[in-house]
Amino acid sequence: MKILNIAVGIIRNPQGEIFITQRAADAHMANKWEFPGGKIEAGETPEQAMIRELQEEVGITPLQAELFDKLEYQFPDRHITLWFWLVESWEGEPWGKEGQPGHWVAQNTLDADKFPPANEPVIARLLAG
Ligand SMILES: Nc1nc2c([nH]c(=O)n2[C@@H]2O[C@H](COP(=O)(O)OP(=O)(O)OP(=O)(O)O)[C@@H](O)[C@H]2O)c(=O)[nH]1
Ligand SMILES: [Mg+2]
Repeated sequence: MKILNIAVGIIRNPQGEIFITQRAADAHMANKWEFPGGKIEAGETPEQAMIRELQEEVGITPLQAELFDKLEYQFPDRHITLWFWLVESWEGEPWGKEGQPGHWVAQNTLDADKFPPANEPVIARLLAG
């Protein structure tokens, strides 16, 4: 059983849109849309990992972030702990820096079916306001 600790960023602009990216066809949760992020490495805090991952994956540097939610999820082959950071202030403009598709989507039109199942409670909270 793999145990993973993951930090992701919910990047929200002043228009109430969120920047999401699409996972690769050969990755876990292939083709699902996601909040950019990844594994917390040894010696990193969850916030530091989120900042590094957003620099690597979407080319922005968060300037401020607040913890939005922390969830545990059991997949058949892995247990993951997900830290979701709300990022509303950053340097740069997000784009799919690793070649992955990425776009802005209005917060109130997020579709939980397009995300990994672990994200369901967070998508529900974002839809609720
Ligand atoms: N980034 C991200 N991962 C998520 C989300 N929801 C979710 O269940 N996951 C899962 O959390 C894990 C994140 O791993 P990742 O593939 O992004 O990790 P990483 O960027 O460090 O990549 P790597 O595999 O190249 O080391 C995957 O198992 C993925 O399916 C989400 O919203 N964003
Ligand atoms: Mg990743």
